[in-house]
Amino acid sequence: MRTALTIAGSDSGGGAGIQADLKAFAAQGVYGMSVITAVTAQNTQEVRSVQNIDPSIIQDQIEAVFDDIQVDAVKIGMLSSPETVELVARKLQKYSPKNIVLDPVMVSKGGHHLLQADAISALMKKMISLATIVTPNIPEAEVLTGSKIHTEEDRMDACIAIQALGVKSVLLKGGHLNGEPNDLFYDGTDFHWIQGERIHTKNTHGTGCTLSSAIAANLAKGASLLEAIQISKQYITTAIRHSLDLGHGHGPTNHFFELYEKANLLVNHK
Ligand SMILES: Nc1ncnc2c1ncn2[C@@H]1O[C@H](COP(=O)(O)OP(=O)(O)OP(=O)(O)O)[C@@H](O)[C@H]1O
Ligand SMILES: Cc1ncc(CO)c(N)n1
Repeated sequence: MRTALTIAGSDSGGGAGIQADLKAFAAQGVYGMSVITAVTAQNTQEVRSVQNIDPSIIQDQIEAVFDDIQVDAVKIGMLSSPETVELVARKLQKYSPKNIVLDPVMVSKGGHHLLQADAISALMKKMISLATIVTPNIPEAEVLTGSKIHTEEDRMDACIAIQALGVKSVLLKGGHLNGEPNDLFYDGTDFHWIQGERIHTKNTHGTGCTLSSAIAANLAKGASLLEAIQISKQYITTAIRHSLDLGHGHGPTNHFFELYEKANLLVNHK
């Protein structure tokens, strides 16, 4: 059995963070494990409060997993504080897992900061260079590069600038731009456009978490980076198409659409 570990924050509403990651791992047929960095009181509408987990317990969680269980891929999400960024970076250097997918989570859909401003430079200096792939959305890429992104050329320039921070490859997600949600993959040499199809639904809570976890799961299963991205892009598109009308805000994606189809529970968004 292949395994994946998520190092991320908990979302009480179940749509993003650790909860989305574990569902995505399970749906991809990979055994999921978790290290919780922060607990958010969150639903489909808002993040109400956040409590960071004490670094000593984050350290214990990481060591408990790596000292005992083979980890085929790591996905990193919400890191919250500079102390947590530095600790996780130190531990990843020590255990050096083969595949590290870094989703540089910064701000929730409702505008709540999930990474403190003083943690951004630690993320750029200590964490990014350890990753196999970093998966920023457009606003995150703008923070990482210090430049606004409008055109396709801007997107290519952003990938090159982020890769120059020391990461092997970059997936710049296009969900926040108008038009089709095409993502841009830069493998350090070549660019690949990963074509998307916009689904018209408000239920997009946790799309970034789901995509990065699916990539980690497929790397754990032995796929190449490009294959893992292509499989995961199809998966997130279908998960958004069959997303769930739960709560009053941005509902969650549907990780288990195949099971739901068998049970006649599928909802279709166009
Ligand atoms: N309405 C949509 N229809 C189809 N695909 C979408 C849609 N919105 C986003 N995507 C795709 O979902 C994936 C996640 O992208 P997005 O840019 O939304 O990430 P994100 O902002 O990090 O997500 P979040 O912070 O909500 O978890 C990308 O592949 C993007 O192209
Ligand atoms: C815990 C957590 N991680 C990531 C995101 C970004 O979607 C979120 N809203 N909550």
